[in-house]
Parts: sequence; structure tokens; C-alpha cells
Amino acid sequence: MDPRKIQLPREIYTGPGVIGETGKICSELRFKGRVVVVTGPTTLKIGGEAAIESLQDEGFEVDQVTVREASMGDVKDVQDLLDTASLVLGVGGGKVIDVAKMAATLQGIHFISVPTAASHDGIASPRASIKNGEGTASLEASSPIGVIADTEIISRAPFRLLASGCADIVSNYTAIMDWKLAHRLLNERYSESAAALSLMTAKMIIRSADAIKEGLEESARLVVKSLISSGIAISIAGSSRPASGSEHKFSHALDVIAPRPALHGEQCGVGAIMMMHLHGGGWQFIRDALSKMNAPTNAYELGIDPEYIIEALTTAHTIRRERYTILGDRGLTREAAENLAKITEVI
Ligand SMILES: NC(=O)c1ccc[n+]([C@@H]2O[C@H](COP(=O)([O-])OP(=O)(O)OC[C@H]3O[C@@H](n4cnc5c(N)ncnc54)[C@H](O)[C@@H]3O)[C@@H](O)[C@H]2O)c1
Ligand SMILES: O=P(O)(O)OC[C@@H](O)CO
Ligand SMILES: [Zn+2]
Repeated sequence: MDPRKIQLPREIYTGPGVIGETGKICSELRFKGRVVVVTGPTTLKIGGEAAIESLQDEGFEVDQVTVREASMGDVKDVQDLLDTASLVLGVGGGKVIDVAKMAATLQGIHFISVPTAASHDGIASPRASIKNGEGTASLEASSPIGVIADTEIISRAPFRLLASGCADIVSNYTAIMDWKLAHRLLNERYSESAAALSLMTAKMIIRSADAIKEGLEESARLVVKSLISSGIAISIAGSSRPASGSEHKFSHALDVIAPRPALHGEQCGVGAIMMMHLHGGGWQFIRDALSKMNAPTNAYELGIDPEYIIEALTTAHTIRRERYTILGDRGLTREAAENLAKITEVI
């Protein structure tokens, strides 16, 4: 990505009921004709139908497609439908948004992000995490031209998804520490402003932990804005560095190894506890913050066998090798991984 360029969403709507204005918003953004709405199996009913109805009321011709995973195959399936489309909308969780975002990028048309859960910070980011043969690749994509975050829908999502989004933001702490380390050791390009925004977002969500309650529209709005802010830090940096370091390597490793991975943000939060200890920082601070948000803090709460935690710790350094972190080039030995997970009470 060109370090001189910062690509951001043009319009961001956050509030109860905004999904009912999807058609009007797309018209005001000067789109017309045929659009494609990408949803997940469950999010078609949760938000897709309302968005489609609003688009049709505004005179758009709408096609809908359902995706189940965030693989290159899913991206291609969506892209094959985009020939005469002027716009793609992704209505769902992180995987749906990433597939819609990547398909629009490859097709060279605009994308609007319509999150139905506040579970990840890909809502407004210019990245797409797409599964390839070995695992998950963080691909450069175009930022959404618009975000339509209906906080009424998001507040009704399972609270676990909201807590996962909070954990994804808390994990910015160790991502920034890894980025600083790589800047000092390897003179990697570092953006003070992106780092400051990312860290401020994490500090803010921790300070607001008591206000993040199940079923509250205000809580959904607070977390959505933080996730968008984290995605904007990624835009400013031109990479996911402000929000993805060794804790994300651990999560991506778990996605490959664990038979039943937990949610992305949940895994990154537990990864941040352990990586904070590796950085010599206060892991209890991270653990207590996650606990306050009812996000998982250990293997048991992730529903993942300790053996997979240890194995993911010993292989995490092999994920995206070019991104230097506290794991170094050789990663953790098995003994060191076991010690780390025990000291931080993850296993
Ligand atoms: N591109 C980026 O910058 C970025 C950033 C963070 C995460 N990600 C990616 O996002 C994915 C994680 O996203 P996720 O945690 O949302 O997982 P996900 O996309 O698998 O969604 C989790 C589940 O929540 C359900 N869901 C969504 N909204 C709902 C609602 N309102 N009510 C009930 N169920 C609802 C979905 O149907 C799905 O079953 C990972 O693939 C991760 O790599 C990408
Ligand atoms: O680049 P990756 O590691 O997919 O990270 C993006 C996002 O998960 C940061 O919260
Ligand atoms: Zn993340």
C-alpha cells in the first residue's frame, strides 16, 4: 500500500434503525442500478432482508448471495456475480464483510460495510483476512466507501460477539508493543498517529468496560465506534500493524490447529494476556480488563484444549514471518510455551 495514501470510509452511519435507510444512503452516495448484497446464512434474516427491501424501495435492482466461510473460493463466487454491479454490500459478521470487501476490491467497485455484530475491527478497515491453503492471509483491500452500523440489530446479537469485539480492541496493546519493537530492531516504518489512535481506542474501551452491557444499544454504539476507530488506525498505518501483532499470530495459528476455534477477538484477547507477559508488561491488567468485559481469559473459557494452546504458541512465529514480533524468528520452545501459558493462568 502506498505509504503516502490514507484511504477512509466516506460516510459512517451508526445508530438504531439505520439499516432501513440503506437505499437512501446508497442513492446519496450516487450509486444506482444493480447492487449485490452478501450475507451469511443467519444474517440474511437478521439484517439482509431489511437492507434489500430498502434498496428495492429506492429503485435498485438487487441480487443476494450467501457465503459461509472467508476463503478465496467464496470471494471468487461473489466476484463472478459482480459484472454489471455498481456496488457490493456485506451484511453480517467479519467473514461476510471480508468476502464482500475483497470481491469488490478485485472487481474494482465500491463496497459498503453493514455489520450485524460488533465482533471485530474489520468493519471499516482496508484489510481482508482471507483463508488460503496454509491459514489466513491478511490481504490489502479497499476501505468501505460507507459503513451502515445498525446498533439496534448489533445490540440484539449474542453478547459473546460484543465481548469478542472488545477483546479484539484490547489486543491492540500488544500489537503496538510488537510494532514498536520491530521499528527499534528493524527500523520498520512506524506511524505515531496510527499507534496513538489504536492505543487510545484500547484504553477507552477498557475505561468503559463497566458500561458495556448485554442488550444495551448504547453499549453496541460505543463498541462499534471503537471498532471503526481501530479500523481507521489500520487505514492510517496502511497495514494491520496497529491492531495485529504476536497475539494475532497466536489466534491465526489456533484457527489452523484447533478443531473448534473460538471467535477471532476472543482468541486475540487471550493471546494478548500471554504476549504482554513476554513483553515484560502487566499481563494481569489485560486479563482483568477482559474479565470485566466477560471475554474469555483462559483455554477453558475459550473451549480449547490446553494442548492446542501450547502448539499454537510454538507455531505462531511461522504465521506472516515478515511481521517481526516479540516471538522473534525462532518462536517459543515447547517448554517456554507451557511455562508462559501456566504463568498467565491460561492453562
Ligand atoms: N479485515 C479485517 O480488518 C478484520 C479484522 C478483524 C477480524 N477479521 C476477520 O473477521 C472474522 C471474525 O469475525 P466474527 O468474529 O464476526 O466471526 P464470523 O464472521 O464467523 O461471525 C460470527 C458468527 O456471528 C453470527 N452473527 C453475526 N451477526 C449476528 C447477529 N446480529 N445475531 C446473531 N448472530 C450473528 C454470524 O452468523 C457467525 O455465525 C475472522 O475471519 C477475522 O480474521 C478481519
Ligand atoms: O491482519 P490481521 O492479522 O488479519 O489482523 C486484522 C485484524 O484482525 C486486526 O484486529
Ligand atoms: Zn483482530
